[in-house]
Amino acid sequence: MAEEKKKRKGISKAALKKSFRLYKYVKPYRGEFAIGLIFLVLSSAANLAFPKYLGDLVDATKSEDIFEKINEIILILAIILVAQAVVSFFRVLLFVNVTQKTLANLRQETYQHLIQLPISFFNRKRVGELNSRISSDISLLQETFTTTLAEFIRQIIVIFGGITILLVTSPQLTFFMLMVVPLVIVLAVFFGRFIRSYAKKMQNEVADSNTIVEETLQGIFNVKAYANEFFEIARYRKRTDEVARLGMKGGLYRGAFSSFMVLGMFGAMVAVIWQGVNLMANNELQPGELMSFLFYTAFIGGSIGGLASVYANLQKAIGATEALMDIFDEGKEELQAKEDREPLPNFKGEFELKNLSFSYPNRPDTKVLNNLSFEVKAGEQIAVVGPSGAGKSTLVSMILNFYQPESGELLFDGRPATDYQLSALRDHMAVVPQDVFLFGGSIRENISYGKPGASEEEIIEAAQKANAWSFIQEFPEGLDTLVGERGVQLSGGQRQRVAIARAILKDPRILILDEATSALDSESERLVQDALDHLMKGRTSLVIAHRLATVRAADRILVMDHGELVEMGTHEELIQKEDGIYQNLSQLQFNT
Ligand SMILES: Nc1ncnc2c1ncn2[C@@H]1O[C@H](COP(=O)(O)OP(=O)(O)OP(=O)(O)O)[C@@H](O)[C@H]1O
Repeated sequence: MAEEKKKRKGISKAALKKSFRLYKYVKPYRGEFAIGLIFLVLSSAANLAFPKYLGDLVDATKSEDIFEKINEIILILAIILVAQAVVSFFRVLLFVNVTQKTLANLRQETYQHLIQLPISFFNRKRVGELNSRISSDISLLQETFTTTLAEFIRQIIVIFGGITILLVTSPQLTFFMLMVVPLVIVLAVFFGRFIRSYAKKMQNEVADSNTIVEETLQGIFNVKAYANEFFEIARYRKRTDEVARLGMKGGLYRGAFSSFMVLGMFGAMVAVIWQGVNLMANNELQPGELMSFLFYTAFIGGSIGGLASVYANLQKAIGATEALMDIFDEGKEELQAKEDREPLPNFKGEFELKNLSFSYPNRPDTKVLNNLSFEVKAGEQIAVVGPSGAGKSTLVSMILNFYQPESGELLFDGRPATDYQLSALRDHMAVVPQDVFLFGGSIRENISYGKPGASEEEIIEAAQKANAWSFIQEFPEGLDTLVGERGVQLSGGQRQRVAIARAILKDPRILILDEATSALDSESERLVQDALDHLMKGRTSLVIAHRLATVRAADRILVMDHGELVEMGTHEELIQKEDGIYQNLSQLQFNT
């Protein structure tokens, strides 16, 4: 909404300044762009030459060597025509080439920047909005570069060039024309806009009335159960009556608009012709000159009228550029490409939190993690339990270095997390989340996401260890089975086992699991649990635990509440603690 408003407010200086940053992407192709611009100027100038020669053609009938003169002018017109055709072709070609290369650059850089932004950025923005940055905003720029900008320049040339030629032909008539024609056109543009806004109001009203139909038919069960049919009929009648009222009022304005067009436009034309004919009668103007004058007037009028929509398009494009540039102003995470990562062959997978506190940037007053201190040894299996909102998922995010602690420290193998390259560190971690996200491709692609370029054998072995191989084999297409968008074509348990196979393939030192709470049937639960046990073996693991089995088997249990670590110990130790949170939780959850 705020953005919409910004777009409508016109072109601000700051927005314009931001838009000039786009030049960086055009710069490599500025030579081609400049030639395109020259061609554009040439073709617009050629356009302007037309009425003049047409007028000359008419006036040639009065000269003595009439046929020679006519042939000469026709030849010039033909040359202009051919030249314009050639120039226009190359102008379009050059502009399209420059635009495509520039936009590819811009798309790549936007995506590159976007995907490297920290999680905190994605918390603030909606995915749909970001998507539209890359798709519709950049497409808008495409239209601007190829069409709108050229239109704009052409219109400016036609308006100023045309007026200059007219001034040379007849200053008197030009002044008269300039007093009448632009005024009528500007009025027509505003009137047209007003009518469009009216049509929009009507559309909204129609949409509202359609919503009533849609909602009540979808919720027909409720409508009938509450005996509200007549209430809905009245509601719908009111809306549709309003549509009709608005429509009729709009019709009135539209009728007035066509009368205005007839009177205004043709009236202006007639007035100019009247003045012109008067001048002609006084022998101050030739008939051909009057004709070309009228042509120029039509050209200029058309260009002034067209400027409004070009301006609106430019405004939109500047808004889109501004929004894009805002993304570039966001600080990236410091990530490293595969080949630049420092290998950590002896990474053990120990980690330690020292008095770590954290608040989300959008809620700085709420401490989500409060003074957390604990150490996890290599290969240890830690279960984290606690009531909803205790900060368990936030803890996981901290370990993955998605956020920076507000105070305190996070150490890996005794060294501060900031000592490591972020990508190298994350290379040694894997997460199996509660809501497994699968990409829309095949099972193979989804598993090998854990290790891009993994061999067939490695993928199969990982699938076997994850208890996924048997169901994969049952699909006619095996590993190449497509999982559907977000993996909808697989069951919950199957999705989880694919995610486990992915983690196995990654072979991380630190494993983070968010156990699924959604009820899997006992057979899949056993298969998933079995796969998880396999995965955890020999690795440091931190499990947000919901299952009794996990909690019992863990080497240590951390109990969190309100961002604090309130209890820590084995199941046996904690269960003894009278009135302890763990004791309560386990009584509630596990009926022990
Ligand atoms: N991105 C965020 N921005 C702001 N606050 C957040 C964000 N994510 C979580 N919180 C808040 O932080 C607190 C801890 O949330 P967290 O998700 O870590 O809890 P949890 O223990 O994992 O809960 P659950 O068991 O329900 O998943 C909650 O009060 C939550 O509202």
